[in-house]
Amino acid sequence: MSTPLRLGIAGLGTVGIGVVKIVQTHAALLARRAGRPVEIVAVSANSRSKNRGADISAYGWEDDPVQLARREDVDVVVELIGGENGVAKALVETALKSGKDVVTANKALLAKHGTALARLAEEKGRSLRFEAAVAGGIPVIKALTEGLAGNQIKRVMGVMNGTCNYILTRMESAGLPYDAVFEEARKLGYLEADPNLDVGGIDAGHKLSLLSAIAFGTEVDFDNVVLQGIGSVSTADIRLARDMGYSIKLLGVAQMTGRGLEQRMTPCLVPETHPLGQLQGGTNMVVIEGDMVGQIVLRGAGAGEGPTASAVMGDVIDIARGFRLPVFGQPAADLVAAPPAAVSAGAPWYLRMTLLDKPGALAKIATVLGESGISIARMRQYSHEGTDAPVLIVTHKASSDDIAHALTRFADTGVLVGEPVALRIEEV
Ligand SMILES: NC(=O)C1=CN([C@@H]2O[C@H](COP(=O)(O)OP(=O)(O)OC[C@H]3O[C@@H](n4cnc5c(N)ncnc54)[C@H](OP(=O)(O)O)[C@@H]3O)[C@@H](O)[C@H]2O)C=CC1
Ligand SMILES: N[C@@H](CCO)C(=O)O
Repeated sequence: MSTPLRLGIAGLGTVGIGVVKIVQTHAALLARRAGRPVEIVAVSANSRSKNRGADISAYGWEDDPVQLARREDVDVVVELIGGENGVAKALVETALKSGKDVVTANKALLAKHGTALARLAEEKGRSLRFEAAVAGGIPVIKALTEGLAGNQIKRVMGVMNGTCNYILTRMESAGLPYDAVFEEARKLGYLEADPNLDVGGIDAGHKLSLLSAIAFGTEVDFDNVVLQGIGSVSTADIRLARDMGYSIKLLGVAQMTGRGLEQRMTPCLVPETHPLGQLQGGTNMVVIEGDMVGQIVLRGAGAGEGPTASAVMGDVIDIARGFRLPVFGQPAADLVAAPPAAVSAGAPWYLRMTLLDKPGALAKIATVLGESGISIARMRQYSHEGTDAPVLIVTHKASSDDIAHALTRFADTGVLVGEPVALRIEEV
């Protein structure tokens, strides 16, 4: 009988219990695929007595999860507690320093400390695997580090927060305002303990920063991800964007440009006919563009017990097979600190505004756009009653700076009612 791979699991919540269930229900299949048995020897969580819907009585118990890293009988520490610092960080560091391999789903930890932890893992000759940290069940880390390793990656895009996609698509299908759907999402248990991690774009930004590091061979740089949440997206914009042939998504985009590394997680319009535009509910989608392969679209469950545990087990099996690769697909010592792109690449923009319905109002707006170097591609003024006219403009490609400049100057025209809305249209 070959030597079992022995796991110590820290965290028995949604993902941790999912991993326990896979190890228990698929024991024979895992042993066949890994070439050796995969066993759990010890676990840790806050409460030992909590009923978790799985029998953990056969496993050792540690009140302090960091002790898992010190146990002689643990080969791999599976960190499923979460959090960018605190016990999760202490556990991962201790495990690597103690010569254990680590599998984690913790995108917050890696977004903050990924480069340093990768260096530590590689110095110690250990694996640090994190498939579950990005887009849950979608094997996107494997796709980038292995299947697409022969490509120069041009761009990585995606919808990487299921909660935000649920909120945006539900606002569209039910015509409900953001606040009402946010409450629905809260009742359904979709939101993180700190909802701003979801709706503020932070969770998805963490994920994007990890994909960027692999795609472009750069240090993990979450601090330079441009973040804008979905709280300001209105049902009116969702409806009007659809009228122009687009869907609004919280879209992550990472690309290396002549001006530096561009990373943004912001509400964007995408064509409703593209798979990104058609993505409904809590599903995730990652789109990767390589110079040789063209565009690859990966779609699937980005969260939940089964899908996330599935990704964790993919990493565990690789370790059991003795398959090792650098944490971010190339040696951590070679990752470069890329300067952040100060201005994002040019794109068409969706501009929605309300104008006073009087002669010359639209001309003033058109003049400001022209003087800001922005060309109009399409324009629509909706029929209305009263003195306020709703106007939609789709521009040709413009830089974010030019758009910001035009928005400032709109205020001086004296014809604008309220604040205009400007959303980037991502060319996909
Ligand atoms: N849920 C999901 O769908 C996804 C989660 N992830 C990531 O996976 C990780 C785990 O998430 P999830 O399972 O949802 O989290 P949960 O909140 O469901 O579970 C967290 C677990 O950690 C335990 N825990 C918390 N603090 C400590 C501590 N100080 N010492 C020991 N145990 C502790 C908790 O114990 P107790 O149960 O006793 O309270 C609980 O079992 C996170 O990094 C998350 O971002 C990634 C992708 C998807
Ligand atoms: N809160 C995340 C799940 C964990 O990554 C989401 O809604 O996609």
